[in-house]
Amino acid sequence: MSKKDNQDQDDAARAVGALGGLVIITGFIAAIKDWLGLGWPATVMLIVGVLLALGYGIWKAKGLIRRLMAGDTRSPAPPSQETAVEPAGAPALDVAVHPELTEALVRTGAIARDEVIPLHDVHAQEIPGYGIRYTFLLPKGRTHEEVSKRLGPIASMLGVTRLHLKVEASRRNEREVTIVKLDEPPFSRIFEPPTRKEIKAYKGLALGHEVTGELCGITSLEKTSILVAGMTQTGKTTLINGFITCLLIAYGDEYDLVLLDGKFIGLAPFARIALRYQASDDPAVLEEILDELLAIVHKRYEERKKARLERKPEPKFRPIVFIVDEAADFYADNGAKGRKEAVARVEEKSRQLVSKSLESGVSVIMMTQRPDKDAIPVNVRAQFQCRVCLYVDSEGAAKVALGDSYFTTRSPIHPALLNPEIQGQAVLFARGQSTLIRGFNFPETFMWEVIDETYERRKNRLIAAPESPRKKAIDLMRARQVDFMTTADLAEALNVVEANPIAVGKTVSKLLGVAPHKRSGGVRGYRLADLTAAAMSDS
Ligand SMILES: Nc1ncnc2c1ncn2[C@@H]1O[C@H](COP(=O)(O)OP(=O)(O)OP(=O)(O)O)[C@@H](O)[C@H]1O
Repeated sequence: MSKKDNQDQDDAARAVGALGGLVIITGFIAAIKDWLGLGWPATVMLIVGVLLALGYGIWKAKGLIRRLMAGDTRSPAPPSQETAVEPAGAPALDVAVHPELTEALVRTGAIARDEVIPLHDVHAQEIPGYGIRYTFLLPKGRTHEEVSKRLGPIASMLGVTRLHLKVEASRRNEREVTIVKLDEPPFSRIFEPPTRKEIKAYKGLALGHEVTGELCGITSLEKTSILVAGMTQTGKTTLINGFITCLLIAYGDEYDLVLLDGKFIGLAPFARIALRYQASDDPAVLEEILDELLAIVHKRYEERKKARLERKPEPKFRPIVFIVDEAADFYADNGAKGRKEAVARVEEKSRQLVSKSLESGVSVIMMTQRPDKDAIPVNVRAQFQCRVCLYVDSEGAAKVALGDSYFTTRSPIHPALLNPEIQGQAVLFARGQSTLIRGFNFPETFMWEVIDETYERRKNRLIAAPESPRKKAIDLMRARQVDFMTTADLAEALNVVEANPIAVGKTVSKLLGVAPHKRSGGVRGYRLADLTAAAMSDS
């Protein structure tokens, strides 16, 4: 028998079956009609009505049994305007629900279709001029993670963008979530830079404003290194200048700055108060500074070890902040002779410094406008625990800046969504948490004022400092009005008499407590700036 013959027989059997069913139903209705003595239309309507009522009764009974099994003995809430708006897809439970939140969470899968956000579990608070803050409880068994990882779709349900939303988890309860919904895109209005009082009152070191205007930053620089990335002209240098200004206001003389200005101008305002300031993009200069800092780290490590062995308290070290502007240039092999080897050396030494320095009070901040894979070697950038990413135009660049696994973290913010027209906007990613901030843009006069005050304070400490070879060298250079003296001249002035020039160099360097500087032409000596910076930070 062919396939077609089989098909024809199946169709015929189905038609006969349907006819049989129709005859039985008609017979059944006719029997009821005769029994009740009604006409045909009335009998059909009566049967349909009975079936609908039965369906409703079964659905009601099911809801009651489910509530009793869940241990919910609350009496149904009084009907309110809120219950009138049923979230799409959610069953009508006898509790007043928050329609907007319930619908957004159900539709995005943060809660199930038969779950709701009861109105009595929502606290909505107006933030004048900004938007609204909802603090609410998720249904039992749900956690804030369900909301955090769906912020994009939730924003879409609430009729805004991801950047309009800020989510906070509770420290008290897994089910408690706070969502701030902004009326306008973030940073549509300009925030005034913070005052000295506000900076000092902030618990930690402020990096910028949050979307609602509060200060935001890092808890402390101790054990923190920061990678700042963003495309050109997005506001990296301004953000870090603001950060240094806050550091000087909040901690005054408690920190030393070592600045390597790869952009030749970005960090220049702070040159006068830095322990060391250099404007260069030469890997050899970075290597020299890395050697100096690694020596300090090593020395401090030995001191800590000794204290441990002798069961003495952990020694306190004066913190050093090493900031490199436009770091990528130092790791670029431009094909020049010896460059490849120099780059390989600075790469390894940078990795060592960033990974080992924190315990010894040396923090590293690197900035780059080229967040591409090879710009800052992965084994160096992987060491930064705190990341700041300004506008970048791709996911790849965002991953370089914020880490490869950034988009699997809780509530990530895609930096490509930031408005590049609003400079200084950045995603601050620290301790697994993302916060949208905008760096401070202090007026130059304010920054200069803070720098000059710091300089005066340090100078006064220097004047009051006891006589030392370094102080003598500084006085001599100032008297002669020179900014550099050779090792040989200083040896004479300090009465260093040794037969061997290498031994002379070592003794002078030890007396001055500063590494010598090599001028073009290979002449070794000491710069007034390095000596004063070292004296200011010591005294
Ligand atoms: N928070 C801010 N508020 C207002 N303007 C800002 C802010 N941050 C930066 N700008 C402005 O944006 C411009 C670029 O800033 P900046 O030089 O800091 O960017 P950058 O990322 O370091 O640039 P590049 O990498 O090209 O050197 C400057 O004109 C600066 O005044």
